[in-house]
Amino acid sequence: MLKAGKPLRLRRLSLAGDNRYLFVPLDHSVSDGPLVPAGQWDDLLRALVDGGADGIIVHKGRVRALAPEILKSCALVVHLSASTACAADVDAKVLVGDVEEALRLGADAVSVHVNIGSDTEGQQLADLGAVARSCDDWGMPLIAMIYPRGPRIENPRDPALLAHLVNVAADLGADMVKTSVALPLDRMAEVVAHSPIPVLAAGGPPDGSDLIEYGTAVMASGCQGLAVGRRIFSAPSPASLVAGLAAVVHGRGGAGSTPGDNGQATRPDGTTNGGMGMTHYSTTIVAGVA
Ligand SMILES: O=C(CO)COP(=O)(O)O
Repeated sequence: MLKAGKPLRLRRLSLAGDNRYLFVPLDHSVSDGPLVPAGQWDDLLRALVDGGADGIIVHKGRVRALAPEILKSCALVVHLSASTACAADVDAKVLVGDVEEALRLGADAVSVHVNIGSDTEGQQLADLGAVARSCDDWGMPLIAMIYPRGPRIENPRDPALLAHLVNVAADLGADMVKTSVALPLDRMAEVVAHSPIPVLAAGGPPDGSDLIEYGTAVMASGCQGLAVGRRIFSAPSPASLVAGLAAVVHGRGGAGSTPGDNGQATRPDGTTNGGMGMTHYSTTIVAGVA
């Protein structure tokens, strides 16, 4: 009976119901430091939701600070892994929560981070397997964030290596996988072709270039979504950027499809946000271990 929960929750992760996803990870507050001053979280969230993000990804404690009315049309993913930039080994992710806690918090999905090639890869794989088991017990979708990171990785953009990683995620029970993009970008199609589960591209363009053009190329490679944090929450107008990316992800536009510079965005239900202005969210995070 409970297992019916998984397809229901999976459906909620894609606002348009097209099995495509624009997630905004906000877990950097654990890994790297504050995204924005505490008093600006509501405004940031409102911008992401009004822009049309399908979901946000946060740690469990942060959920208590989120206003339910702001999150009304945006899925909640609770991230269960952590490490900080201060650690001796920043790639050593540990579990800091479990599926039952996430359920109590109202999560639509959970995510677990695994760094393949790190010194603690074995423990992280064990954690992913255990969380996958619990997710199946509770009908909770599982997103694996799996990256090639650590002393044994020569080329973290190698398509063959990334194809291996997405299979690790699928074989250990994840419902979708978020990983780095292959380079050159057109070789991401090889990674997607080898994945039995939806692939989401993690982060913005590796060379810092135009986000909308990058998103268009990533979606053209067959990825089913994007998970972009820093480039969105540190942008002058996150709502505008999210709206442009949402159009790309959900096939309503492409490069150059960004809305006007007032940030006006069309929500999945056809209403608009009325424009979010040019709110600037100051952040100190430009690179990190999220
Ligand atoms: O997937 C991500 C963090 O979980 C990506 O974050 P950034 O876009 O900030 O690199």
